[in-house]
Amino acid sequence: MTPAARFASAIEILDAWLGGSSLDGAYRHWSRNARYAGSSDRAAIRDLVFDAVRRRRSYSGLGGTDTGRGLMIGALRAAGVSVSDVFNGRGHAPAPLSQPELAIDRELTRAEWLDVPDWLLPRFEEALGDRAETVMRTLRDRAPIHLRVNTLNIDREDVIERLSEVSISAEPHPTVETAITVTEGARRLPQSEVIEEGLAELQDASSQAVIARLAGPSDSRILDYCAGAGGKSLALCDLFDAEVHAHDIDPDRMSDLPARAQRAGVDIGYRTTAELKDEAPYDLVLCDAPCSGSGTWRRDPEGKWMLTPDRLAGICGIQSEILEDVGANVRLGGRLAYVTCSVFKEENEDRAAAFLAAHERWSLIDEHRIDPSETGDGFYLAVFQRGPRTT
Ligand SMILES: C[S@@+](CC[C@H](N)C(=O)[O-])C[C@H]1O[C@@H](n2cnc3c(N)ncnc32)[C@H](O)[C@@H]1O
Repeated sequence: MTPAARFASAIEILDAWLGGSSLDGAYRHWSRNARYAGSSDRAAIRDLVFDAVRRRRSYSGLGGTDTGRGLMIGALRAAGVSVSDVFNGRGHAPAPLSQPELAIDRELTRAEWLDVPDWLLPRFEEALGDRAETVMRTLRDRAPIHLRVNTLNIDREDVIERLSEVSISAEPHPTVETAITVTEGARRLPQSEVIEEGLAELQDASSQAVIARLAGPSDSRILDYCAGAGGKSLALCDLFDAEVHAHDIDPDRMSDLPARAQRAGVDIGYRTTAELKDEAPYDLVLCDAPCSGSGTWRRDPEGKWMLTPDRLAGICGIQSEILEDVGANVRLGGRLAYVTCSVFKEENEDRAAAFLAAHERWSLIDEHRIDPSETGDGFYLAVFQRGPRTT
């Protein structure tokens, strides 16, 4: 495909997304019908589309309309590339610019330049203060790709060596001991088989950092209360010499976990909500709560545009309910680790404060934020200890 034809395909996918399809659904639909597209075309088109969704406001502002065409015109203008070289109507290229499109020239607002909805700008600022702008800019870019080394089975350097055999460049993460940053060739990961062999898992470095921060006291029984796909359950098995149980209100979400645990050579116990009554109490309960996902919007860029004030309030309500229920599973003196991958204060510090205000026998013993950055996603961690408050 010519570069211009790739832009035409990106426009088609973006229009399907703007028309109500999910982003992945819109891409897959196009992909199924695009037999002419080779693997490098597909990768380039996917990049154009995801980049445009991350930068939807600035691109639509520069391009004049919130349409696939407007977004792609904006993308070219933002990159300082001549739009008429690409939009020239030749072959499969998009049609040339109209007079109104040529005339677009207006000042963008701060929220448009930072690619966030207006109502979220003050939320970022309230939560992050003078770091807010850096974080919003970070969320306009592609996320780094990390692996977690299963240190029970292999050393980090050996995984990097295995990756290099299939021309994947990777390096040790600068701060997280179990993490590897894939710097080139991530699309060849399936060829390396390090994942199939249980030597490594795809997992963001900040996710790994959260689990590493919990390691320390000798916990012999751990519950991953919101286990989902189970990435954190597996990391717990790697870092703790403990019996690990996984639970999720929707057990189907854990359906791939037994195979992944087997590959990694670890044992995880799967528990339903009803079974927890007999299993509790645990030394440590991890509560990786459902959240807006704002710390991971580089990977899931449509989330940024789908969140509404009502949805955010609903998510905070669910977080409070889960915190209300989960504490009963922690032994006296044990720890409850509340985690979100959101940057917003109402999902994080406000939830922790509300929990403490309502539960006088719990103390906050650690609180930690990781901002989204080039080294990983955004996370919040609050660790509560059950027992008489000491302060
Ligand atoms: C952020 S995801 C967990 C991600 C997972 N820990 C991981 O590392 O891949 C949140 C999970 O909480 C689950 N959940 C929602 N409400 C819940 C509840 N009341 N009790 C337990 N799990 C719940 C959801 O089904 C979802 O899988």
